[in-house]
Amino acid sequence: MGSSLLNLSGRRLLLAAQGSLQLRSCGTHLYCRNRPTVEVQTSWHQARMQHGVRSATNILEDKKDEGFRKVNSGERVDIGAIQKHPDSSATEQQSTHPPAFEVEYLPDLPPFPARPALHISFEDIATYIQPLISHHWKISHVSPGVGEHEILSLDRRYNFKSFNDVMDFVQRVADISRAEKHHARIVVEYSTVDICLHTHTACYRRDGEGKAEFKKVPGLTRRDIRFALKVEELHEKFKKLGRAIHFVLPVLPYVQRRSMKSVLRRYGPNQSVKREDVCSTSSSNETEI
Ligand SMILES: C[C@H](O)[C@H](O)[C@H]1CNC2=NC(N)=NC(=O)C2=N1
Repeated sequence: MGSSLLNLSGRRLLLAAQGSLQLRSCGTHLYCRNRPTVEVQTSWHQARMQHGVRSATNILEDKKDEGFRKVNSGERVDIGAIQKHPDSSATEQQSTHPPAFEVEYLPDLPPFPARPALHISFEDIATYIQPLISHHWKISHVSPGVGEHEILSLDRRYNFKSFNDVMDFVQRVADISRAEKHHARIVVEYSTVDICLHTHTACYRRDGEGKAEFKKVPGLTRRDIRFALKVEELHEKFKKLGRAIHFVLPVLPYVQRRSMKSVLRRYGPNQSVKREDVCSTSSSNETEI
């Protein structure tokens, strides 16, 4: 990834396009209003198990990269919008981790994409992916591939009070699948659910000799974004009912930064798809749950 992707103008574009970005600082941690963060200090081993991160070395290597660092350090964020968390002193003393950040509001659902669904654009990263990453979604690799053939996924782990809560949640995720005609990889354990999203039938549009040609390459599309946003909404309902547990792992900032780095490398300006190619809508089969 060229550093130009994350230079000032690139970062400004990301943040500006994301109108709703509002960060609040609690010293080394940022939290969002109306959404208090419960910090659970786990071991590196536990954190790696929970996030599926391969090695601590990989995470630490990411310190060298940009990703969210500019945002976290406040260089690109309106300082006036950042306030100290009242309990920050205790947290600051304990934590040696750089700050995570949470965007307060998630964007509205994008329109239902026409088929074939096209890969996300650079603007989609600012509008949807970055807020989702700030809400604990991460970017993983289905396949390392090369260039266009690198297959990314959008993943999140949810924690619940009991197995019954997990199964009720999964049932509602299945309802989302029916409504969206889109299917996530769902991994269930006793009190956790992993949701992993990518579009098997994602396409690139190429305008060759007067007519559009579509090249099928699995990857991230607005179908995945819609699905993730709907699952977030569902999770909010479970949280309000006291059925879900909100964990924030100490490694979250590294995971966020690495996710941003991965998605920018794959879908940054050099890879971008024209806006009109990703905005086509279909009025059919759009069912809200
Ligand atoms: C015809 C049907 O809608 C398609 O096969 C859908 C079904 N669910 C899907 N789910 C996912 N994750 N990716 C797809 O490409 C996909 N395609």
